[in-house]
Amino acid sequence: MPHSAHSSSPSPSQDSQEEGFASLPPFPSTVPTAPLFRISLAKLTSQDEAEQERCWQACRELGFFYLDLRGCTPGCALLSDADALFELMRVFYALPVGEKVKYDFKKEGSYFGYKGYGEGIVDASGGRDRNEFYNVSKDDVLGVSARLPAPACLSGRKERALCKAFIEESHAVCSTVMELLSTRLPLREEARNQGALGPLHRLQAPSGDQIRFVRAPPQEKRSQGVALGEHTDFGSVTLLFNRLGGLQVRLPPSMDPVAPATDGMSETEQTLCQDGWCYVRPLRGHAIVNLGDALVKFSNGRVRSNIHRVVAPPGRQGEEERWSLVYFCRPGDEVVLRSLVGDGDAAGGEEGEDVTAKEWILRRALGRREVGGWEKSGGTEEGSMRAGGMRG
Ligand SMILES: O=C(O)CCC(=O)C(=O)O
Ligand SMILES: [Fe+2]
Repeated sequence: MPHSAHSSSPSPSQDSQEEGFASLPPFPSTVPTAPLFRISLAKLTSQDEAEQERCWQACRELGFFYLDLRGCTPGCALLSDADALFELMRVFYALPVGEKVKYDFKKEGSYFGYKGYGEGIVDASGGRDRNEFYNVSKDDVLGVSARLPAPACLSGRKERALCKAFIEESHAVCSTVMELLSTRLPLREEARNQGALGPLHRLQAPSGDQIRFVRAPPQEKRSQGVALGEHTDFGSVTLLFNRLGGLQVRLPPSMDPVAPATDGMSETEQTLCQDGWCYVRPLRGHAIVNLGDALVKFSNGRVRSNIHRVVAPPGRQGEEERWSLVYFCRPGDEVVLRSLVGDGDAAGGEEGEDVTAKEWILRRALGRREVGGWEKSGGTEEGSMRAGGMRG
């Protein structure tokens, strides 16, 4: 059954509780969008079997879905802390660049802290990104590692408590998804006896888990393009909070986008929607969840880590500054990225390569910040398009 037949494709008239964010122009009805399943966290945590099945299907077929966080206490707490972090991120980004660059730790070999505008490489020809990042380390906030230098606006007790709550709530949601995957994957007995995916992602174990604040200023109309280059995420589960469009996924050939309700796509948007690319419509009350390369490795290609990128938001949204908030859940630093299922180690990684999560993340994250680093920082992008995540 095609993916889109299952998902109630979000359209503007469907639910005023879900469409649009205060004071921002609406997401336009003129562009093709991704047919993402909407999965309810409340149903998942109450072990609703039909919901679990849909979530498993979404993980295999596209590796992207909406997670409705409404209707349960942990989900509502996460939504409210995400809102508070949007406010905090504004305070941080208002700092002068000279202050923000003090927290760029690339030279120390760390991917936490600040990445300035244009400091990342978005394609093989060395094109520059069009956004700023700030990465907050889970280990720093939870006291698992030493504290990194941070600006005063992020260092107060209240702000750190907010980050801590957001990390714990996000990690719990990611764990719910991984518990489901643990029950569905044909794991080797040894892996199952050791507790499956959960113990590889312990909150208290040193890891590359992080919060990311993203800011992308409006782009020049004439040169609107890619703000964050196409990539797969290199961790296990990513939670994304988007208010403006701009996130795009590249659908596998077997999947069709939801067609626009009305005409009027700009030329730039048409160009940005070639080759299977389409937009992800942000929905209020929902996070966008996607799976990363580590889960492709653990599952030997049975779930999908799909290519995505960020371009200028469509329609009138392109005139606004784009903010987004991300939580990356990653395996513990010492975890070796290899298949946990019964059929060897063939897909989703270079054969014979025993790499730990920490080595893999450093290679990928810092590679994207060097000229000429694009190819060597590659993940499972090729594989994810090729295998289609459909290996049974
Ligand atoms: O900003 C977004 O919507 C997506 C960001 C993203 O894909 C990433 O930071 O890995
Ligand atoms: Fe990403």
